[in-house]
Amino acid sequence: MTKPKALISDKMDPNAARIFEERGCDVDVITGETPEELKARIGEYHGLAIRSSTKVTPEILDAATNLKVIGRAGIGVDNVDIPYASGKGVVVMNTPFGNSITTAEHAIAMIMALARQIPDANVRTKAGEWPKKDFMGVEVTGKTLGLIGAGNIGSIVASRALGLKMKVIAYDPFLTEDRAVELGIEKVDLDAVLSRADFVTLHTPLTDQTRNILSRERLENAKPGIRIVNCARGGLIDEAALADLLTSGHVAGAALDVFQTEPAKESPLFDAPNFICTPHLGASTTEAQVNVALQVAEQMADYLVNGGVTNALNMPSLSAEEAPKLKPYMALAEKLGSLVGQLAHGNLTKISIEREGAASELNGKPITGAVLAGFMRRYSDTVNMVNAPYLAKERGLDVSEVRHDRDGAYNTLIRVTVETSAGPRSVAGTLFGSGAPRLVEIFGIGIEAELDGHMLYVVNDDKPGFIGRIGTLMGENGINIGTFNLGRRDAGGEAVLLLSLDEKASDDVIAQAEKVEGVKMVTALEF
Ligand SMILES: NC(=O)c1ccc[n+]([C@@H]2O[C@H](COP(=O)([O-])OP(=O)(O)OC[C@H]3O[C@@H](n4cnc5c(N)ncnc54)[C@H](O)[C@@H]3O)[C@@H](O)[C@H]2O)c1
Ligand SMILES: O=C(O)CC[C@@H](O)C(=O)O
Repeated sequence: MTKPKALISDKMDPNAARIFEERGCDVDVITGETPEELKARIGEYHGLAIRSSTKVTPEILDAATNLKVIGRAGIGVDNVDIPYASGKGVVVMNTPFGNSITTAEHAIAMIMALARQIPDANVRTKAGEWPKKDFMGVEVTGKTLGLIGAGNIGSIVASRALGLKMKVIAYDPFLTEDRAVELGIEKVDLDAVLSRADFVTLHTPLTDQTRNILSRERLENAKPGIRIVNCARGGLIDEAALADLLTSGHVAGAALDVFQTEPAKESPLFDAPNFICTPHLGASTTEAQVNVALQVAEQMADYLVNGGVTNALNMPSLSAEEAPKLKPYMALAEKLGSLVGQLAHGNLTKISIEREGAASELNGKPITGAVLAGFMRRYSDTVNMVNAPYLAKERGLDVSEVRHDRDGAYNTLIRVTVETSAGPRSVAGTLFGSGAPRLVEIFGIGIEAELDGHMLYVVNDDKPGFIGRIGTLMGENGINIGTFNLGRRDAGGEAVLLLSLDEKASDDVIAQAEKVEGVKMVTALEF
């Protein structure tokens, strides 16, 4: 088997390349390329490891014909077009915790730098001014810190600020009262943060809800003398308004690590008083960079080599331990999804995936992803487990998952049902001891068959002589039958036949089969 190949396209700790190699991947480290250069090269790679410089645009993704995974050594993935990557079936991962402490510490450093105006005092002291009278600071002890966003980084900032004897209040719509109590902070609304806090720090991602969250209006209505720190994302604050309010003195100080446009080479803020900034250094410590480099390479190699999925933003997680256990189930699930997709006709708007016995104990998300991948193949050749749920949603398919505790006839069972205009149609399968997937039921009829290669599905009347007639027809057309699987609803009633063929049956052979006495329907299947 050829080794998966990864490209590290942004400056990253060398441990990342080492881990890729140790875990069985080839790796190239090529940083600083233009988008055109990256576009020309990306087709060779299965994995792309990035920080914030590489912009993974639709153009890059269209050229990335072999790409399976993008790994962000860090948290923010605003430089990756995730919906487009999902549509292309590419997993996008980040490393959500590796640089959190470091970034929280940077926010605390910014608070202290603002409180005592350290950067300006440093510059002017070095210039020989000794400007002692110009730098009257404030204590942070007893002051109120208002967090906007209390996730990983916000919570760490809260714990450090409590250690500095600040009172901490937070606005985060997803923060529960219990978690707030656990953190020792007070959950409040955004207006309360802005009217009560002496210092405000931002720790949210940039989304449609958070963009410009500190708008001109909110800044103008904030407590006079407020100091603001942003080590999260540019775009959260109206920078022109902030510059005006620093100049008027309404905002007493602001410290930004991130800007709306980066690299920020010019900004109205650069000339504003009491403004300090750093060039997106929040994650820049040796410790954090080693953490995120190791973690991203481990996660990506795990996916490329073992199929394990950790910290993916567009796919459910699947541990390296679970991956081998789930592999045969996913093969079964994909075949059942594919079978039902090939057999059920019309506008299918509902699919349900039931798991019974041993299958009910497993992580259901990857199984559902695999069913959908098989099922959605009726609409797209490029569908896989990553993009199938997105395609399904796009098409308005209602997907339900059911886990049964009951014991059934099989040790383990997956059943897939679609709602058709003629009512529900379901197929079910199990795993044999060796892990081999087997169909055990098709549209209410018990049958045992391997779903593999070229197959023919025939619905017929259960009458003597039928099997011989079909066998003769295949023989006359020079088609070798691999397996012959039969099932019937009741003796003499409706029966089904699943043939595996050594070659694909042509339209002509299918037309001949449809004319065989007793045949009600014939469909060619491919697995
Ligand atoms: N400066 C840097 O170098 C650097 C380094 C690491 C992370 N970051 C950035 O810091 C930010 C926070 O990272 P994190 O790891 O704490 O993320 P997180 O996902 O753990 O926390 C984000 C928090 O924001 C909250 N949130 C979402 N929408 C909100 C809204 N409308 N109003 C208020 N709160 C809202 C969420 O509920 C969540 O608790 C991210 O934008 C990340 O990209 C920057
Ligand atoms: O890689 C960096 O230096 C910045 C990372 C940071 O913005 C993040 O979101 O993790």
